[in-house]
Amino acid sequence: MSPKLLTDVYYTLNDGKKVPAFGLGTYNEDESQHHKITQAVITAIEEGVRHIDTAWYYETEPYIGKALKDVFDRGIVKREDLFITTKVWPSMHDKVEKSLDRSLEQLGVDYVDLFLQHWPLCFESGPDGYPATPVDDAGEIILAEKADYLDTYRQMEEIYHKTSKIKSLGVANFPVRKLKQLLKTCKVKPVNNQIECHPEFPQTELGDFCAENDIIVTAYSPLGGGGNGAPLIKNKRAAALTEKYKDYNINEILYSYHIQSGRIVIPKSLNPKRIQSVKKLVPLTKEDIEFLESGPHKRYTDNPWYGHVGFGY
Ligand SMILES: NC(=O)C1=CN([C@@H]2O[C@H](COP(=O)(O)OP(=O)(O)OC[C@H]3O[C@@H](n4cnc5c(N)ncnc54)[C@H](OP(=O)(O)O)[C@@H]3O)[C@@H](O)[C@H]2O)C=CC1
Ligand SMILES: O=C1O[C@H](CO)[C@@H](O)[C@@H]1O
Repeated sequence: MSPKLLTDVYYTLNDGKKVPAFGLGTYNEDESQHHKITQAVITAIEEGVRHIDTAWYYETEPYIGKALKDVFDRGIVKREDLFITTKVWPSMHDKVEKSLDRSLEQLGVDYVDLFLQHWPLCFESGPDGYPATPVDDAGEIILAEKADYLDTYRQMEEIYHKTSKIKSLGVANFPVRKLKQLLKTCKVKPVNNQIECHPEFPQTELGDFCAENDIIVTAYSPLGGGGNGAPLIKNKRAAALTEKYKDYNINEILYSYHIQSGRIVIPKSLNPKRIQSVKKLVPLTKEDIEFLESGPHKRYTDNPWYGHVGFGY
């Protein structure tokens, strides 16, 4: 029997919609590489990936839009076969529909499957949301002091109710305390919380809270982040499991770790050969997962606004 593929797995969200467990991330801080995203998305879709993750902030949506036009024109997939996620950035906290409309226009689609609040924060920026990360002379992020991050979600709910531009609503980078506040006030329960997660930062407490509340976790930066040199690729425990599971590569081990734990995972790759080589779902056991998580833990991604989120609650 041929092995199960990463792309075979789908979950049901708390609003009844289906989501593919394996997606392609598209954040790349090096703008000169953005043109490669078109081919990466085309290759991923040709290989059976049906979930694409992007954001207003990434500036990669036009390149994804080109790829979508190509695969639709060639009849590889139809719009309804894909699950597309985008996000509203804190500098667009009071212009949520404008943010979504730019995303839709650049992607060349009428709706997104999942619209996420990117951070539980509001930044003070210009009318078009730029600078996206406003900082003062000391390099400190400038928050919109009078704004409330819960209002951003309220605007998302309004668009969800009044238009057909969004299928499901969710959040990203929400710690337990912020989720609790949101769950008290929201009318539409988030289906998803997208967070940094990998064996060196398993986020067990936050994951348990999400599970208790029927909120699926998406693991971002599953290799610790491209900008950090994908440190998980050197993880000794994951390497040891490639000895046990000889027909599988380390990427497959590290992505199956999430899917076998009930999470969505959205690794980024701009390399078509790599995309083609990462296919199989590894039949990891509970013991393998505990083994992977048994090393020292650390968060890899860091941003000037992290201190304002209240991680750790
Ligand atoms: N909601 C949020 O705040 C955030 C969301 N995200 C989302 O998650 C996605 C994934 O996270 P991201 O931070 O991009 O990084 P990942 O942890 O997915 O790492 C991606 C990098 O790993 C490299 N890589 C993959 N396999 C190997 C290998 N075998 N050997 C060496 N290098 C390898 C890739 O290179 P190559 O291109 O050559 O394959 C790429 O540069 C993002 O693109 C974005 O969509 C990310 C951060 C924050
Ligand atoms: O999605 C995102 O990607 C970058 C890199 O970590 C981060 O700033 C943002 O939340």
